[in-house]
Amino acid sequence: MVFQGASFSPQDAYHVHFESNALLTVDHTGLIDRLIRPSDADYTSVRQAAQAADILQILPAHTYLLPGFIDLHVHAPQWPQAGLALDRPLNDWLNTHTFPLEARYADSQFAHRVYQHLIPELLANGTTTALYFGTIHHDANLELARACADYGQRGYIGQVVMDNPDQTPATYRTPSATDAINGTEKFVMAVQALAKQRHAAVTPVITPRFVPSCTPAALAGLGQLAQRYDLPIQSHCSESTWEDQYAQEHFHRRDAEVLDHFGLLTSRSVMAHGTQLSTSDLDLFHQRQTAVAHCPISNAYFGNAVFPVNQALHRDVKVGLGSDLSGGFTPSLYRNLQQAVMASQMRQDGVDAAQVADKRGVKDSRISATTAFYLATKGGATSLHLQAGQLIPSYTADFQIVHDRYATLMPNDAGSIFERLMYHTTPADIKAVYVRGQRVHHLKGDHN
Ligand SMILES: Nc1nc2[nH]cnc2c(=O)[nH]1
Repeated sequence: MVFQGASFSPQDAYHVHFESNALLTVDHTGLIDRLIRPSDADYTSVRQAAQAADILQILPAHTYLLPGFIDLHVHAPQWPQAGLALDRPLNDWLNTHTFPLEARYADSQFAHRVYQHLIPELLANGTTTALYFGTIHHDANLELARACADYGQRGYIGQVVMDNPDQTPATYRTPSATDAINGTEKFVMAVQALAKQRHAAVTPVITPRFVPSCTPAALAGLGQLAQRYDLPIQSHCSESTWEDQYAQEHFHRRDAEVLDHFGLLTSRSVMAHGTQLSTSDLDLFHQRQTAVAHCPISNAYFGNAVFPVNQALHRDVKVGLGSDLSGGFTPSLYRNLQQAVMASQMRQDGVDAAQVADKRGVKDSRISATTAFYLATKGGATSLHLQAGQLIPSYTADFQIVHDRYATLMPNDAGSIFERLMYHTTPADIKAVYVRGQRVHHLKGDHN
């Protein structure tokens, strides 16, 4: 396949690259082969050959090729309650709404129905890769992995461990630490077998829910499993002051230090939220090469604070973007990147919790749409060690083709188009989505 048209691709956290009419060639393995500019000697011949072979796709006017988005934090089973009960504090929301909903995934037919609905919805929003929390149930989690395989999304999938009887209801609890470790190992094997069988981009992830819901034995065992199988790890870290207090009261350490103590902060770990991370925590994340999944919409509800994106990036901490369905109400990373920019500006002007006393803001907190775009693409890819998130040779051909709905009314320099796409794109503007060079979504009724 050869794509011809305009594109935007992140260079780093502060620069985006624009091409006005390049050819992007994709090889038979689904990797980007070449990016050929009109000034290159073989531009015309490659274009003609692609046209003759009927593999040239010319982007229509006012549409743009972007890397697919990478959502670093999705609670797949919470999809049926997206947008509900967000006026409750985290602990109350978990116990009253979320755990009872997640308990229903003991029924794998229910899981099938939800996951077959969620995955196409995420693809329609431009999300080509997602890092998922499942539930405690093996069969339901396999339904999630199968749904990723069915629809062609790249999925990282974790069987949730929550075995602490003090913090979990009897109706929704991993029975014991031994069960947590054996069950996780069994799930790892099953997902790896599915990946082989279906040639699917699905990867198992070690998933202690968060420190309060796990016993020390489970945390230790999961750290060892991750090391033995060289697996990615995900959890929540310092999402709220309540979570931080829990770590101090029970372990006499900071939340990040507890996770580190059990071998859960590695270069393959992605920790959600981090709104309360201290500078020493950020330095620990940097040392361990652990990533943060920034979930700005959810943080407005449950973190009650703003994660300091610039401060983390300046300390060389890996950061990507997460929707945190359903702590965040929307499957769209566009809406999350908008919120990332908005929240960063609130922090600049002094509503950050740590600064309220003297009403001073935090200098250099403001981020731009360029940085937010980086988080949703290259930042997420770096966090997962994926060659994705940029339109450059040897990277995976995970794309979205988006339409600029206001092109005829507003300025049309590259910078303006880029910002407009970031702020105004909805699923109705996402014409097509590709993973590994295969089309996995196209807008119904759209003939382009
Ligand atoms: N936002 C959020 N935080 C959590 N902490 C532990 N579980 C959860 C969850 O499901 N959502």
